Amino acid sequence: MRFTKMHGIGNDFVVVDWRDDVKLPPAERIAALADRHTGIGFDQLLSVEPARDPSCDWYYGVWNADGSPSGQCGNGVRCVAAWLYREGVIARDTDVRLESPSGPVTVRVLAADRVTVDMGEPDFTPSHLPFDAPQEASSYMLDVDGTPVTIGAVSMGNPHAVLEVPDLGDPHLENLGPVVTGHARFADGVNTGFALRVDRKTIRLRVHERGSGWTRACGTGACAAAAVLQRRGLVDAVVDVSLPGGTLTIEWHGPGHTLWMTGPAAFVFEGEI
Ligand SMILES: N[C@H](CCC[C@H](N)C(=O)O)C(=O)O
Repeated sequence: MRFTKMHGIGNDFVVVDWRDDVKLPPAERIAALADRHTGIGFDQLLSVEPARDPSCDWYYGVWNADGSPSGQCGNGVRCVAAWLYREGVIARDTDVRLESPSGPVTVRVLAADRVTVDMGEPDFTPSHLPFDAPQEASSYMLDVDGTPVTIGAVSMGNPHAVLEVPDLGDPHLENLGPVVTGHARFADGVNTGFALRVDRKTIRLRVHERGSGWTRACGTGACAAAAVLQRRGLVDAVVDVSLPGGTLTIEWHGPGHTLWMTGPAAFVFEGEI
């Protein structure tokens, strides 16, 4: 199987070309390929496939390092767009509709290594994550081993919990991340973001990802953190989200508007396995 190793600010991917023939391996095979010692190593596997939705040009599939599927991948879709541009099948500065497992997004290649994406509208409806909550709210109390923690909850096509913290270096987060990710109120699990609001234009973020663990960056996590804090009126419509691997710019003008995410996409190497 030929593949392209890529990353979006340190969130790393293997991109496979299944335009002619979709060859989805079993989950355990994906997990074996994700292993950073005995496999290729990646946070997510991304496939490029023919679109199922006739309004879209291409489809991309998303699988985590444990082999589980995901509905969306923000850093990943920028890499898929850059991959398609390098293949010569999409043009720069042109809106292209790509189909993700959770529905269409629109990408625009700004440069060979920089892409902006309309990620759709953040969805705060708890049942759409799914998240067990009686009604939609700007924050929820989650019981974590007897300790109440405050979260925001939003879907970007995949589920996100966002916790505001005063210190991203707090050692307690190492345990809190996986506990929230596996919390029973998120029936399908959740991606857990820890956000530190620097000012109205800047958020620092770390994400413990469902199915992949702590990553250097999470594109949908950046979208989720910006959306939760904007909904609370705590940050501006345009914010820079600084993650361990780099920075993304998120633009969202509130309910009724879609959210745009802009950032880099990098090629690392080509390979065959
Ligand atoms: N790293 C991806 C998110 C993967 C989400 C996956 N962990 C899930 O199960 O939803 C991103 O840049 O958005």
